[in-house]
Amino acid sequence: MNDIKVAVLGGEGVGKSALIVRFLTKRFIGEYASSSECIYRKRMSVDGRQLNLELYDPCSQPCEGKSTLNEQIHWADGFVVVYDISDRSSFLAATAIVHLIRELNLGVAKRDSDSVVFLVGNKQDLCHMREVDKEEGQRVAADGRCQFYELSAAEHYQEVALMFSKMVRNASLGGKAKERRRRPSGSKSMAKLINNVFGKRRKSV
Ligand SMILES: Nc1nc2c(ncn2[C@@H]2O[C@H](COP(=O)(O)OP(=O)(O)OP(=O)(O)O)[C@@H](O)[C@H]2O)c(=O)[nH]1
Repeated sequence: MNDIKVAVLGGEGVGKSALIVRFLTKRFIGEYASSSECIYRKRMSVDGRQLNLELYDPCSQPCEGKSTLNEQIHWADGFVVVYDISDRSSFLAATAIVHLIRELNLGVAKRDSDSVVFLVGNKQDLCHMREVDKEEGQRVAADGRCQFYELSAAEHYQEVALMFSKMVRNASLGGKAKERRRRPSGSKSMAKLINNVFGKRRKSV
């Protein structure tokens, strides 16, 4: 399988775009403008194999042609489910998404599905405002058979890159051999990404 599709899911403002942009550009963009869901493409070499990575970044705002969570889950080979450690409601949302992924992927062999769902507690730099203990995240990850990470898109490039690289490797080994389904939305080029980064709309933190 040369095409790897990874969906980055989670509640509003948890840092999904920040994590993706950090991985793709090495930069932390504090305010990222995006008013529609999109797919970023990256060609990667993993264990000497060339892979085409597609990273899906949903949009939390209502927008035209918006795909449903079910469609996003059916589309992807791997999932990065993000919450903000300083926002308990985002943790509850992430927990519900993990459960839904598990429900919809019931038919997938356990060993294949174990390694392609990551639960990520983002904004670790805000630990002075922490509302979700690391142990709680670890517990939900263990229950949902996910790998667990706590990191900061703002401060940790290496950790973010390692996390995505590991996801791509696991998804490429998973052999899930899904029939290819309709994309949840249009794709976005690096040029569009750069445009979003520099033509940014102000968002409050
Ligand atoms: N302190 C801190 N802020 C972060 C971090 N990651 C993202 N943010 C901030 O959180 C806010 C939301 O980040 P986004 O990347 O837009 O989050 P999102 O999940 O893509 O947001 P929506 O698409 O609107 O749901 C922005 O103000 C970011 O600067 C982080 O690791 N630490």
